[in-house]
Amino acid sequence: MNTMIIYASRYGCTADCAQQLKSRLSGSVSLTDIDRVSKSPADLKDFDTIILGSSIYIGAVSKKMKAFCKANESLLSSKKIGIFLCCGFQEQFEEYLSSNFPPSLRKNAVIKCFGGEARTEKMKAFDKLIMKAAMKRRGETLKISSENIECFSKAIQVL
Ligand SMILES: Cc1cc2nc3c(=O)[nH]c(=O)nc-3n(C[C@H](O)[C@H](O)[C@H](O)COP(=O)(O)O)c2cc1C
Repeated sequence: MNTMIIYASRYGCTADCAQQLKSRLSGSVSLTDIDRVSKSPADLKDFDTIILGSSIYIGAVSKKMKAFCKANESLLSSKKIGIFLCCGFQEQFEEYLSSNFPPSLRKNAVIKCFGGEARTEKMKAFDKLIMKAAMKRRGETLKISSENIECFSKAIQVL
């Protein structure tokens, strides 16, 4: 299996999940920040499996991730696809998926929510304010689900 994991992360939670996922996958696995991903779809041709991971901010994945999916939709649809999200409100996971990824990518993909983390010590003031208010309302801390990462890694390897 020749896999590329492309992730979008603001404060490092999704990046850490991508790293954890990489360590659970066999074969050759490349890990790329969406900010550094090649604009050329030619580079994607070398991979049989492509995994897209992003955190959610105000209901949306990173703009770059959305643009990347749009620009490469037909090529990506011809690959084995995995999609994972890091977010705080997992009950809205299905909604986040359908509003951020086209049906052609979701159709045969392995899809999971990996949970999330509130890394407030790293956040810009505005983000910290929103996060703290949301966490207060929610009344419980966010955490990454190693179980879901494990489950995803098994499913993607038999896709
Ligand atoms: C300003 C802000 C807005 C957020 N908006 C959402 C949201 O709409 N839905 C959600 O489920 N989580 C939301 N989150 C939680 C993040 O998705 C979560 O903390 C995630 O783990 C961040 O991952 P990252 O560090 O890789 O960016 C928000 C967090 C912040 C700070």
